[in-house]
Amino acid sequence: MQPIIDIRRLDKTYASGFRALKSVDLAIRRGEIFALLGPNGAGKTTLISIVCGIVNASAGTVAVDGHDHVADFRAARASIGLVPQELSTDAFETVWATLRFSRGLFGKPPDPAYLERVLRELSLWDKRDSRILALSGGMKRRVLIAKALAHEPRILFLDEPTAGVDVELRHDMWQMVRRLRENGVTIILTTHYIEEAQEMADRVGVIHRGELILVEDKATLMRKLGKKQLTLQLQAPIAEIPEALAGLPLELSADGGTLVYTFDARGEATGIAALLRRLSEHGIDFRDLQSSESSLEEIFVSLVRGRQ
Ligand SMILES: Nc1ncnc2c1ncn2[C@@H]1O[C@H](COP(=O)(O)OP(=O)(O)OP(=O)(O)O)[C@@H](O)[C@H]1O
Repeated sequence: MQPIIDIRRLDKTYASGFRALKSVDLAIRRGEIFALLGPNGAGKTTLISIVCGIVNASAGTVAVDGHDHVADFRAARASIGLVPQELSTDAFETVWATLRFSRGLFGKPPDPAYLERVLRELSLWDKRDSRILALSGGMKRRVLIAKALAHEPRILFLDEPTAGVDVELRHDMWQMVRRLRENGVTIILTTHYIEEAQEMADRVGVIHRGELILVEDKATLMRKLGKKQLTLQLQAPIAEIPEALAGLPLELSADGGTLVYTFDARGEATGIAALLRRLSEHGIDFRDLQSSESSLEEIFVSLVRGRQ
């Protein structure tokens, strides 16, 4: 199937001479939730801004639902809703007027029933006649989303959707994003919160210093790069790991009471059976054991660190 967004060899050098994107290739699949991860200044906002026509690319092409984002700008842009990081305009307008205006900008005929649905979904219906400046920070965020959805886009970009919002609003937003996806909207979000990507995304892209260093299904990524750990609470503390076991990926806690064995989650053989056998041969018994898996956060940190 044709990707809904097809980015080829996209390059951006700002007037300052800074090269913010380096030949980025990325195909976004129809209907997916794609999380773009990257440290501060990695190029996430630059990438989104180019796709949305706010910033000009230095080289490369972007097709949005088959429309070139420069030659066929209006059609490309009409498919996109953008939720920016900050609310910049319309503070004196009411919520309702803002939505109607946004919809009109894209040449869509008025549809009060649709706008009402959007506002109700975002728990903003009661606030429809309030001026935006009179709303709380969380409500302003919801208005940004409502505004981005006013023209019924098929693609929604969320730039750091939950930066600085409370836990409740964050979970509301996640729920809303899932509902949008169920309705066939493709969602691309940038985030610093790896928890968010882990919770929401179907696929994850990692951008670092303007380069897309990885794009992968979340599940595959976690399987490929995830490490597992087996923690053994020993019956009796030991002073050190026996010489004969020194070659194994084992770590002993400072108090000598816990052994941690790290193994590759993708490996066919974990080596656990052999480990337990050898421990027993050396008279090391344990009273309890737990296993844990590395989070996307650990995977991300190790990926980016490997590139420094
Ligand atoms: N108008 C500009 N002129 C010059 N350099 C810029 C401009 N806009 C962004 N940059 C630089 O490009 C790089 C990427 O910025 P960008 O905003 O895309 O990063 P980001 O990944 O969105 O970061 P953050 O997570 O902090 O929002 C940064 O080094 C930034 O300083």
